[in-house]
Amino acid sequence: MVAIRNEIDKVADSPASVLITGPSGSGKDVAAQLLHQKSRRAGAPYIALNCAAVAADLLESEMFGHEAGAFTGATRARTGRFEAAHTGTLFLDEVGDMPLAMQAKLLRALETRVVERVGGMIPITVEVRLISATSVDLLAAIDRGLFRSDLLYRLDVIRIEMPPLADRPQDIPLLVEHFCLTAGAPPIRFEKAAMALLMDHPWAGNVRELKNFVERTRAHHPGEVITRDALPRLLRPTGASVVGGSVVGGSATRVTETMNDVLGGTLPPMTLPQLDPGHGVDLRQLIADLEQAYIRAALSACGGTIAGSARLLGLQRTTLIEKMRRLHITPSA
Ligand SMILES: Nc1ncnc2c1ncn2[C@@H]1O[C@H](COP(=O)(O)OP(=O)(O)OP(=O)(O)O)[C@@H](O)[C@H]1O
Repeated sequence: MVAIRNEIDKVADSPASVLITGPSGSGKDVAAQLLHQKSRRAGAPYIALNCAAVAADLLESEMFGHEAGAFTGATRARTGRFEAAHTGTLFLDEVGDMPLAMQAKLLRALETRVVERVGGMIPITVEVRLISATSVDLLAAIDRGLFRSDLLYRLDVIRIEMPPLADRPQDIPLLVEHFCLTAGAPPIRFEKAAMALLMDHPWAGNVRELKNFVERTRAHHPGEVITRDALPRLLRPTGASVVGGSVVGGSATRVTETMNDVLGGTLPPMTLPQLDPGHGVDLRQLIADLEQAYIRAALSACGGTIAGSARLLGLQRTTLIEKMRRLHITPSA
């Protein structure tokens, strides 16, 4: 993190676009905010937009705004994120999830520094510093025809790479100490041997998983010193993801056999963690993993066709496409 902070100090004031890469939970959002705070733009707006969280047909109006009556439901005119970020920083998270049509519009806006609201005729000049982030490999996305190479060159003028937490174990004690002391349940402390074990853990969900782990431990053991012996109960062997991993905890319930009976044996091994007072579950992650496993299985069972898979899953085609975009699933995968 020291190397990354130094890099951020060096480039904070440059007007050039920055692309932050790294796996989910590695701190891309944190790095983007730091870039803004350290820049001369710190007093100007910092506007963030998660491209994966907005439905494809609403993305244009989110980015560029719309005039009243531009489409059904647009009762009032609305400022887009580009305009809102004028003189400041616009952070586009999960930029790899942007549909191709929108990528063309973003490229034009970056080249001309002019935007037009949906349904509007008046060109609006904007001056923003663009930071984008991705957890997917954009070169691979270009190869698959899902991302424009000309846009990548525009976005990737300065690159900041956030390494997975497992590649920088020396950061773990500092992060743990930070999360032990921030607001919440009474602070805890990890004895030396326990910290050594934490430094060896794979942390598949990166800093986000470490933060959740410390918060969970504080909730269960407020004010205590955590020993190495207490960790196996608190740590999840496969990190944030249970799909494709092994059994979570000793008393997990196997569910994939039943799913495979239904879907013809296409699901990866998956288990449901046991819920007990000493061991919580990350419900949102669990549901996302389940959703992903079923979508992949349905696509595989239907030879990659969206319509067939949507039918099998009882979803609208557009809903399935939206979910696939959010979960980074391609039909061939
Ligand atoms: N260096 C750090 N110091 C303190 N907290 C951190 C640090 N890095 C990450 N975090 C915390 O970890 C969590 C995940 O970080 P962040 O949202 O920046 O990751 P991300 O790479 O943007 O994830 P995603 O790709 O899923 O959006 C956040 O709660 C953030 O506050």
